[in-house]
Amino acid sequence: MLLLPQSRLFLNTNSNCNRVIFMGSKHLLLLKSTLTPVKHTHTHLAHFSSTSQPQLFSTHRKNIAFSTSSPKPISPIHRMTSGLCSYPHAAMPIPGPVSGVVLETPEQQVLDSEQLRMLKQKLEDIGIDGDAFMPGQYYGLVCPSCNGGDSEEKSLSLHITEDGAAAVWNCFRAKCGWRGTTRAFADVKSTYAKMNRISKVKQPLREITEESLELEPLCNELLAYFAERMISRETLRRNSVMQKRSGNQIAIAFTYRRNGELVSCKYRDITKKFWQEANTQKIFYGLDDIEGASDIIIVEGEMDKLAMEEAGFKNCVSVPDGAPPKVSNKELPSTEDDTKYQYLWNCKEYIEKASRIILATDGDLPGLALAEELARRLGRERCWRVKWPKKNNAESFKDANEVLMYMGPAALREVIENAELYPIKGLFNFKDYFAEIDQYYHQTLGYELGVSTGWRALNELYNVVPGELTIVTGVPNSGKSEWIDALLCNLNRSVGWKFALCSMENKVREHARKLLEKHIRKPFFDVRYGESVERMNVEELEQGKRWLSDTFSLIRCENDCLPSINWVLELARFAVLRHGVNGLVIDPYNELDHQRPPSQTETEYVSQMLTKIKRFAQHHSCHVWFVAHPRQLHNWVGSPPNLYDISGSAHFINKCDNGIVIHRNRDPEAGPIDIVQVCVRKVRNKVIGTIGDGYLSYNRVTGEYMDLDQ
Ligand SMILES: Nc1ncnc2c1ncn2[C@@H]1O[C@H](COP(=O)(O)OP(=O)(O)OP(=O)(O)O)[C@@H](O)[C@H]1O
Repeated sequence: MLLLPQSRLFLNTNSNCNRVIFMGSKHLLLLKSTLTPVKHTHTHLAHFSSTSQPQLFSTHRKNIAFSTSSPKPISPIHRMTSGLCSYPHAAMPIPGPVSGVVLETPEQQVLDSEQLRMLKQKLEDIGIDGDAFMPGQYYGLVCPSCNGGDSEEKSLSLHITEDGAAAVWNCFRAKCGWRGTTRAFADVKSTYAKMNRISKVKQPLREITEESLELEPLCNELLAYFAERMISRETLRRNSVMQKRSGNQIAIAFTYRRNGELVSCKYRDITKKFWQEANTQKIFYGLDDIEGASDIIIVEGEMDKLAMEEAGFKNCVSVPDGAPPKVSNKELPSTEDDTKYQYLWNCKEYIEKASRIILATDGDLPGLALAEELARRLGRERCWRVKWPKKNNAESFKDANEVLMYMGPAALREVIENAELYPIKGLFNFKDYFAEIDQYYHQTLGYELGVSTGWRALNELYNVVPGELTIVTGVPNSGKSEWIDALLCNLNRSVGWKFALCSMENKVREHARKLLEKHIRKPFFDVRYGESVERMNVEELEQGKRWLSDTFSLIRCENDCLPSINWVLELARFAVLRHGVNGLVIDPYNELDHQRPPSQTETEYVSQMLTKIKRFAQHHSCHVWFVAHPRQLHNWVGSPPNLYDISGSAHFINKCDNGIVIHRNRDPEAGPIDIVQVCVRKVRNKVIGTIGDGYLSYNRVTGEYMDLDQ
């Protein structure tokens, strides 16, 4: 809660008063006085001065508490020649704070005025223009749909509801009959769809001067009000901030100028109610200050513009209309239809040459929405955004004036100097990844250096990193599938990884046998290949089955059609989410469904498929082993094939992270036939290995692979 220095408080002396509104902070505060006994609950407004000085609030509001919902008699509409209101004098709406409506809380007060402002904006957007509209009133207006016919009669009857939240209108000209409703925070509904977005009926722009608007220099009370908000006399003078008197009320007058000429004027009373001179051009506040500037700052309110000046930034403008509630999800309208941001287009020549535009809008949701709407129109590439400093653990300061008031000009300068590039979807900086880079450096992500295969012979050559793609090839029967199975068993044993298996050549029971033999280290059957080694017993089988269930998910196409890569990856995604698998085996490539459009070559198809697999691997931090066969090798002499020999495309070697050829000697005369050559032919990530050959011995009985010296 913001508290003011005692010197700024002026309490109402009425002894019945138990609630006092303090003014001078950005928001009014409603406090309970402990000084007087509670007799009645009345709302009183404290004034800057109790002297005969002009007051910012009308004193005759004291102790008056009209209900905003009390029914009012509907007076007949009288036609008038000059303005919007066509009421008998007694029923005329009373503008501003003397309307007889006492708001119960400052929050409600701000909410209601915002609601009415939104409602007026809605009406203005469909051509019903009236800054003076007040809740609970009826108006007779020229209909923007039919223009009142030849006689331009005021045929449109408009009613603003008592709470100021909705408007209803009806054109009584039979030829038109336009009627509709709108709420402050909902869409317009009317009989003519086109009228929901009718462009504002163009009124000629007024020429205004300080004299014609009866503007005056700021009084001492307002100077004190600004001083409290850290805005100096010099800044107020340079920005020609003035005041306007209406009866015994005074409003701040922010003068909008272009080349020094008064173009428009916006008023603000102390309750933060705003209104603007009708039929004047919408431009930025402080426009002349950004003429020729390459760096410009855009803020959300006049006070923030003045605050920026206190921090040393004159190259700043404020938007004239505040912020939208949210970012529009529609396409950008054409310049002419972009009514809410007309001020941008009216000031185009001032901003088009700026190379850096700092969007220092409020830190709340509407402020962020405004920044986004501005960035959409100005071009994100030249926009920057500010980060308002922390107020406490839970909140940040909201805008420039708050930072100036509570942290001072140096802090506000720092906010602007530390502005960041406005984010562009898909465009990043290394800075955005510093946290991840640090984790990588400190090895807290997990497996940064890869997981050992479990074979010392391969430690220097190939380690397994989550999120990578390893292509495994080799001539038929070389032991590719066996080696991968053995690797999975090792990884499960050392780091507990789980796997999804899409092994289309294996029957499930055969695959289970091979895995169990490696896991239990005993043959499944008591037959020839088991030699004299005892077969696994039933208990071992049961334990093995539990291990199989815990460790593997099976991806299998139940019908007789071939699975597509999309289908496999989708199921693998489920396995990641459901079972937390760390690896996926697709064995082999040629058992997938490779239908492709006639216009696509196999090379293009393979490239696209591998991209999908890599995306899956990276996105889910899942290692993928993909088995691919070499094309038919003519005049093969028994040496290991090349990765470029893989049938289909050179993309297999181009796109994979790791490429491995499994090879074994089948000629007893050429060497031992149980020795397996693991040819690491490609390693993209030098952290985890390098090109070279490792040799393992294959145990036919259990299907295990071992280091030669083991
Ligand atoms: N080094 C080896 N010595 C003897 N037999 C082996 C060796 N490696 C694998 N085998 C045997 O070869 C057979 C085929 O193994 P595996 O299925 O792993 O080969 P593959 O390369 O995947 O074959 P394919 O290309 O036909 O799918 C299995 O019976 C396996 O026991």
